[in-house]
Amino acid sequence: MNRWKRLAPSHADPWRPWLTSRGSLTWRIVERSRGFRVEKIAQRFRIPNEDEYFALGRPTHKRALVREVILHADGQPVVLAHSIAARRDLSGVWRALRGLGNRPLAEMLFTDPLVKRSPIEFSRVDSRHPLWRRARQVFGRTFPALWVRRSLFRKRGRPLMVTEVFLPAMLELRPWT
Ligand SMILES: C=C(O[C@@H]1C=C(C(=O)O)C=C[C@H]1O)C(=O)O
Repeated sequence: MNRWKRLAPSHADPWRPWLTSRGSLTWRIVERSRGFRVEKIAQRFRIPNEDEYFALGRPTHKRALVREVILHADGQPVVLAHSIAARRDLSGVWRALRGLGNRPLAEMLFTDPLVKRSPIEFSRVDSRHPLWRRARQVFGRTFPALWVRRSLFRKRGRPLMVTEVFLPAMLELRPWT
């Protein structure tokens, strides 16, 4: 399984501004594109990926709510996002997840002063990682190694883990000036 690091790519790398932006990725993409859209492709209870349940502090056999969306910009998919939360929190602090649908998770996370974000971790994934394989399945195509980032959002101590797979078309968006 790929390793997660706190170290982002070098300053020269074109992915760096996107990967390291601490604010809402949604709002960043909206600022640099036209026709932004969130497409929810799954929201169901699943056993988390091997490198998730530990970070979420959960036992391996417990299913968690897995929300997967595609962020589209300028008519292209630019992010495959994969978020997980414990079932018990869906009637608690993360209950707004249940009816979120195609609205961006950012609405719940970046407008609530009670939500705190952990430092972002980075990795580059290939066919050995389940999220790279999920991208191949969703888009019906293969990919080079993809940059992925993840962080934990906590509200009253309860975690919601958000992982974002950055797709090649992201580099076609208006670059950072
Ligand atoms: C956390 C954010 O929300 C985005 C939207 C998501 C969703 O709607 O499921 C998931 C991850 C992000 O790409 C963000 O905008 O930074």
